[in-house]
Amino acid sequence: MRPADESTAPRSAPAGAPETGIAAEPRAAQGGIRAFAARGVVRWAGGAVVLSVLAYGLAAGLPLYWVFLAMSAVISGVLLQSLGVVAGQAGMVSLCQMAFAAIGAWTTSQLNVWGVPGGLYVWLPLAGLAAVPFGLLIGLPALRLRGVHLAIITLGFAATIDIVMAANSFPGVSQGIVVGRPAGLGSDRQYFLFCCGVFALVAVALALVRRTRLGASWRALRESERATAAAGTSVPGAKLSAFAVSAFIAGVSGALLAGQLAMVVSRNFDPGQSLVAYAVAIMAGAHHAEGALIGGALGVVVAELLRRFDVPQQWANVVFAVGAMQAMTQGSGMSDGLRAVLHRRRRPRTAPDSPAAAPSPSAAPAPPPAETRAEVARDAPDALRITGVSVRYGQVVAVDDVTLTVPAGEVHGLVGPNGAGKSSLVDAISGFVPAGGGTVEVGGVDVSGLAVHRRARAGLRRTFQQDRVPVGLTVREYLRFASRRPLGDAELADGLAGLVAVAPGDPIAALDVGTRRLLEVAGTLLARPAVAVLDEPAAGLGHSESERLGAWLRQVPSRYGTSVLLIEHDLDLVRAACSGVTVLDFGEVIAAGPPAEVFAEPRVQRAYLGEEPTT
Ligand SMILES: Nc1ncnc2c1ncn2[C@@H]1O[C@H](COP(=O)(O)OP(=O)(O)OP(=O)(O)O)[C@@H](O)[C@H]1O
Repeated sequence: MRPADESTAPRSAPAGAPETGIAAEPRAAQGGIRAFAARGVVRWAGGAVVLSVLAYGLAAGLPLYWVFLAMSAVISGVLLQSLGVVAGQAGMVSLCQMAFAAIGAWTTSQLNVWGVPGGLYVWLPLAGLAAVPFGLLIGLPALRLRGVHLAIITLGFAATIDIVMAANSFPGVSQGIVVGRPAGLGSDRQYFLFCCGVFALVAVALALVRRTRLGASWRALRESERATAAAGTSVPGAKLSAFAVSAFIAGVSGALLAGQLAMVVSRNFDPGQSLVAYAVAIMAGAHHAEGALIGGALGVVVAELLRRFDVPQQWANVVFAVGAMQAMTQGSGMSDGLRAVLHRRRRPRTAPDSPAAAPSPSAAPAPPPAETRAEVARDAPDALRITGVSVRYGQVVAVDDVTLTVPAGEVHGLVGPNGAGKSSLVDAISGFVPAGGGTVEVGGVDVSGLAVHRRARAGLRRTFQQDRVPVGLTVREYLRFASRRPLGDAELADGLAGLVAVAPGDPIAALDVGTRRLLEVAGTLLARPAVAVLDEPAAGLGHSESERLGAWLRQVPSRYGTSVLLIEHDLDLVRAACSGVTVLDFGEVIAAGPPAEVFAEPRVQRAYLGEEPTT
């Protein structure tokens, strides 16, 4: 869940800051992060008390029939939380959650028949664990497949499990052995409270995971696999972990169902229900706990209403399908809408969480003296050395035997007309397209054979021309994710200062594209890589903002210890920021050296500027 201390309310740029978000003036940090965290704990505690009272009230006050229905809603809520992970957070299609639940229920029935001690308290986690290998199995095709192809695979798995379960009845069913509940959970009222406790436990665990790098990687995955890998995260690892966690939770929900019904049969886990659950999860926004609960409640209430009015139950599926389509069109489920409304009401018009500001001189890491930097640059191996790299797309030679060096401590420009091969070269060195020969060295270490995320971890980070910043994160979550380390408040503020005027609690979804691109630069540099390849960071900026960015980029090597390869069309920015520049044309290097000399070369003027030299 989104931490309660974070704002989701869009905020207009603060006075004095340009609209694109590049920070014009340093602003005093107000140190509101701790206060927000404290408020978050209070909200959590308050929410827990209110929900506990509500659950006890329902258990004590509702007629037994409604307690049974409420129990079904909560168990469905647990299942929907499993979908909230794999579909809601990680953005993958899974139409086999009921199959995972069936495996959990089957395991529970078997443990019951065997009389394994500990009862449901022990069987529940074991049921979840039993579903995990199947989750990983289904995660494997997800490494290559997406969208409709993944939907078919997961639905096929659900059908297979259904056939297997139907052919082999659940353990104990033929002998009439019912799943026993431990002492204290015998009545439905007690079992309802137990289900509420399990739901809450899952919700809290997921909320905690959400604050970790793993949780951020799921949400980054949803936005862009390329950007996730470029931030040093293993995409297969993120996908498999999402499926494994999701299968565990679904398995637990199956175990709860076995405890509720006492005897389960394959009909309880019909593959069609997986489809309905997916639609409900999307409609309700099951990536938030309250969304999962709303979805579970809706499933029960709609079915009950249809039953009372003698309407066929299938109409419920139509309602959920329409709701899911609506949520997909809007890009948000009911829980997102609810949260947006609550945050709008709670948040004062003048936000207390100030945009991250320039650090006070004492907070900023002091740049090393100029002489020391010069020595570092002389003695250290080159930050980036590209030797003889080529890229071909069929017959098209996009990059032809390019050799380029970014010395340590330098901001180096890479320019060239459209189609010159700049992006192809960046894709090749960062590992996104196979390089046809050549080597890429980072800080003297050959990274040519490494996967994208390993190159990133080895110190080669990049940004993208297209907006690929995950909109499901806040600024703070994103910067921590991108930097791959737990940033302190001061460092977080320092990373934003002078570059982008946003507050750590701002949701990225509320930022404009230009601001997101600068945020991506901030996140990349906060990782303090050996070299950062920045792909047109000034796109969309006005002239004065671009000038400020140039001055800011010039300080990057001393401030972060990071050298920069800057790909830009804005030659003024290149002149302002770079001490060296390489020009590409038709995939070949046609000039390299100090910007003033390179831009004066007739060949560059002809090729890049489309002009004949004037002298
Ligand atoms: N996936 C692809 N398949 C085939 N050809 C491609 C592909 N991607 C790029 N090209 C071609 O490779 C050449 C280099 O393209 P690239 O995008 O690397 O140039 P660029 O310098 O980055 O251009 P721009 O400044 O417009 O981004 C172009 O001729 C382009 O048409």
